[in-house]
Amino acid sequence: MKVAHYYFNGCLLALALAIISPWTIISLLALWTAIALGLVAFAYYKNNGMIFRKRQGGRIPHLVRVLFWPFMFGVQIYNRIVQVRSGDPVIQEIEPGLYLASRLTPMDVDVLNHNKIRAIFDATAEFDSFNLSLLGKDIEYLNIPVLDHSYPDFDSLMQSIRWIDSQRRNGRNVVVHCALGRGRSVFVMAAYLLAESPHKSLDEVMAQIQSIRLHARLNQRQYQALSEYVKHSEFGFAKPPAWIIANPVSGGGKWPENKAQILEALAPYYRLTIKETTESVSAESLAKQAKKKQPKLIIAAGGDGTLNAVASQIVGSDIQMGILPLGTANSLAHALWGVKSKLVPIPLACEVLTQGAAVKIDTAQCNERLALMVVAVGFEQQMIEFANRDEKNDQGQGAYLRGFFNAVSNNQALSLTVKFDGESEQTLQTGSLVIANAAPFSTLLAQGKGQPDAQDGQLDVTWLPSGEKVSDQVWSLTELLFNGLTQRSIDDVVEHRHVTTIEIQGQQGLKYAIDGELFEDDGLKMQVKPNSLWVLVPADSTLANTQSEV
Ligand SMILES: Nc1ncnc2c1ncn2[C@@H]1O[C@H](COP(=O)(O)OP(=O)(O)OP(=O)(O)O)[C@@H](O)[C@H]1O
Repeated sequence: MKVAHYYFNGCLLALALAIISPWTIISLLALWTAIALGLVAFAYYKNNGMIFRKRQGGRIPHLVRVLFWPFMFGVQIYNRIVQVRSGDPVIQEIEPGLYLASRLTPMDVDVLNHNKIRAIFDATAEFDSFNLSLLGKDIEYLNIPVLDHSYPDFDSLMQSIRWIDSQRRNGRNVVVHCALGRGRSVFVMAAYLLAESPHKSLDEVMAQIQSIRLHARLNQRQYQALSEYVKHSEFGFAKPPAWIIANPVSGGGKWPENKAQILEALAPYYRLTIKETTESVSAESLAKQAKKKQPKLIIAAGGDGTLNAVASQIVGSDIQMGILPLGTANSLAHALWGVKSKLVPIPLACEVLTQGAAVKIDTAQCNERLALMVVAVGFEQQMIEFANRDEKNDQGQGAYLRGFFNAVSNNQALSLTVKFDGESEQTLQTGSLVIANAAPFSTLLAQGKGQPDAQDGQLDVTWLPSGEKVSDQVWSLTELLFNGLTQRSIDDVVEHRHVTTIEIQGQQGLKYAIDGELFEDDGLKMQVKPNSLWVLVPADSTLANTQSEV
């Protein structure tokens, strides 16, 4: 509005001059100027850059150019003086393949070609573009006419940043320019960088731009407008759809407690569909529903039981599984992401979901059910049986710890008929047998050869030969602790095998646990499914060597 006043005052002055001048030629020139400035004042008042009728090819019609000549002449002189005094180069690279520039002329063709710039975004309303054919045929151009000191409306801005994004996705280097490369183009550039990295603040992207283009800045109105635009739910590039399937009772109610924080972190990146399990609506059925919509990502929010249920529906597909570790133990996140998942589970999960890497891991099939981590017979199963929902709500992970000590002190021996791969059957007397695809070091009973590798195409079978005394078991557990912590094996009491299939029969049926959920059958048959599930892991994780970006 301030600018509209300046131009309006200029219009009045020119009009006064036209009236009082004794020379006709001066009067006519002043009247011409007054009309041009009056129209420009009106354009600023309406914030409408279309007044110059700039066409999509970047040319302004001849008649319009004649009408506005006094204004355009004045602006060109002003810009020339400012540019020479500032010493800013015409074109500067803000990030690889993305440039900010002042008005481009035929003199810049060499620099454009040298930098392989094949897409030009023009934010000016008042200038013609130079003859683009000088750059050859393969050149893309978009003009969003914005008045100097002003900013585009929200829809035009979205069109601008999506155009820039699609040019870059098609491998084109892009230059964004206005008259001086200081205001309007900076506005569009900052919006683009914010859409590209939604975790950054406006001040951060401005600092990034200003570290290269010293005189780049947004005036107060531009700054406020962009700050508001960024909060708009439609701001950004087309977001991929993602589902969250959340168990509201996992971990004693961590989902309802942290839901707002999680959604705030994820909403800038995904179009989220959120479903919560109930006693009668399982995570499996919700994941089945989600799978039909073919989202890029399904996020399982809950304990390992919920993760398993979601994975069971998408295993073998291209859908990626995201993990929000909101359960009591959260062993899968611990196994795949490391101990940091225990310290800051929710911030880390949000980081992985937005900036992590997708990797394929092995899974296993156990009696037609999916096993992501561990199938356990003996101590581990008894521990899980002890740690029921009420115990977990009361004591959190303490419930598992108490269950574990109960199981070890009971020291109940099992007689199991076991068949490893295609070998003949053998009978094992054991207090604990664990078949692990993946497990953190804290799943002690799975550490026969250190931490199992979720990408090796094999299952780690670890069992403790039954001892008469509890102290025998304590010795075995110490050995496992050593293996888990050092990633070595002292091969003393504990037995270990790498297999791809295993069959087990109990004497009177078999109680077992899959990923923390209890089952009972006559026996079990388990087979590894190599590389069968996409999961998101931290971008710097060792699992992410063969990564594809989120
Ligand atoms: N709304 C609900 N009310 C009660 N139980 C539910 C509900 N939704 C899911 N469940 C049950 O929760 C169990 C899965 O819990 P999950 O493993 O996700 O969490 P957890 O037990 O707290 O964590 P952990 O496995 O780490 O101990 C399933 O047995 C499922 O039937």
